[in-house]
Amino acid sequence: MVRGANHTLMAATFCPSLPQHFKPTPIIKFHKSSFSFKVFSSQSSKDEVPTRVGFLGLGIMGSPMAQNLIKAGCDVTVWNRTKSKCDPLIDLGAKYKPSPAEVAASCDVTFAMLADPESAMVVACGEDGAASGMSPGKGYVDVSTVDGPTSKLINGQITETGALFLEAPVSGSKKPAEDGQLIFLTAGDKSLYEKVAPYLDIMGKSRFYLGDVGNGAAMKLVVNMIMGSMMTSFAEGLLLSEKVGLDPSVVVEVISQGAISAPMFSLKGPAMVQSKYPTAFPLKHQQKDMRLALGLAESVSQSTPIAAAANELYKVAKSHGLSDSDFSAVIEALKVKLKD
Ligand SMILES: NC(=O)C1=CN([C@@H]2O[C@H](COP(=O)(O)OP(=O)(O)OC[C@H]3O[C@@H](n4cnc5c(N)ncnc54)[C@H](OP(=O)(O)O)[C@@H]3O)[C@@H](O)[C@H]2O)C=CC1
Ligand SMILES: O=CC(=O)O
Repeated sequence: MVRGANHTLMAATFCPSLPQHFKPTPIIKFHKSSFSFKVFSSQSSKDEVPTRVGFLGLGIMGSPMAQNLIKAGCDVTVWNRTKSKCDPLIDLGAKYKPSPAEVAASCDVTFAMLADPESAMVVACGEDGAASGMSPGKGYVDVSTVDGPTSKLINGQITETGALFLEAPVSGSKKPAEDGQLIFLTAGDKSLYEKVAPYLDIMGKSRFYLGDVGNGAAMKLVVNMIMGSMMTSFAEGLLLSEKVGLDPSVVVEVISQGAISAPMFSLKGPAMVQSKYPTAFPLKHQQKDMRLALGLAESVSQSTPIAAAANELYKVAKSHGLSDSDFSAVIEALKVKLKD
C-alpha cells in the first residue's frame, strides 16, 4: 500500500507554472505510518501531456482545494450548484462549465467535493451529471464523505461509461485544505490513483490506497465517528469543569500537555470556552458522518453505543439551528439539556 514516486515532479509537468514550493527538492518525506509518502526526485517526465482537471462542488473544502490546483498552474474547470462560488476561482484563472456533464466532457480527470450521499449521487449520476460526460480514458475522483454503498453506486455508473473511478475522501478540515495538508483515503481503480497522485499531492500531505471501492469511505467514517465522539466527550468535560468551579480554559491547557492531547482540542477549545464556533466543519456534516458510521457498524453487527449517544447530541444541536455552525457547537446541546 506504500505509494509515491516523482509525483511532485509529475505535478510540475501537468501544472507548468507550479510554484516554487511545489517544485522538486531533494527531500524525502515519509509519512509516519509508512503507508504513504512523497518522494521528490530529479527524474524527467517532459513527455507527459497536460491534464485538464475538473472540480465539482466549491464549498468550504472544494474551494480551497480547487484553488490550490489553480495556484499550482493546473488547467482547472469548475462547476458549483450556486454559480457565484465559482467566480473567485474564475478570477484566479479557472474555466467554467454550466453542468457537471460538461465539466466531465471537457476534462481528463474530474474531482467532486459534495455535501453528502444525496448530492454526490445527483452530481455524479443525475440529469446532466458527470457520468453523462464520461467516456473511456477519463477519470472521476469523488472526494466527498459518503457511505460505501453510495460510492459503489457512483462507481457503477461511472465505470459503465468506460471511465475510471476512485473514491478519495479526505481527513483534515478547512485550514488543512487551504494549506494543501489533507490526508486522502483512496480506494478504487489503481491506475487512476497513480494518475491523480500528483494532484492529491498538491492538495494533501499524504495519501493511502486502501483497495476496493468502499474501503476509503469506511476508513473516513471510522475516523470521523471517533472524532465526533471525542468532541462530545470534550464538550461534556468543559461544561462539567465550569459547573464545579474550574476554569475551562485551564482544562484545555491541562489536556494539551497530557496523554489525551489532540490538535482538535487545542484548536477548538479556546473558542468553545467563549461559546464561539466559527465554521470549519459544519455540524450537519459531522452528524451525517455519525449517521453513516452507525449504518456501517450496523451492517457488520458492531456495537457502537458511544457513537450512538454522540449522534443523538448532534441531532439535538441541529434541532436548535446549529447545522451550519462548526461541529464544536454541539456543546450548546448540552447547555440546553442542563437548563431543562
Ligand atoms: N469542512 C470540513 O472540515 C470537511 C468536510 N468534509 C466533507 O467534505 C464534503 C464537503 O464539505 P464542505 O465543503 O465542508 O461542505 P459545504 O457545505 O461547504 O459544501 C457542500 C458542497 O456541496 C454542494 N451541494 C450540496 N447539495 C447539493 C446538491 N443537491 N446538488 C449539487 N451540489 C450540492 C454545495 O453547493 P452549493 O454551494 O450550491 O450549496 C457545496 O458545493 C462533505 O462530505 C464533508 O463531510 C471532509 C473533511 C473535512
Ligand atoms: O471530516 C472532517 C475532518 O476534519 O476531517
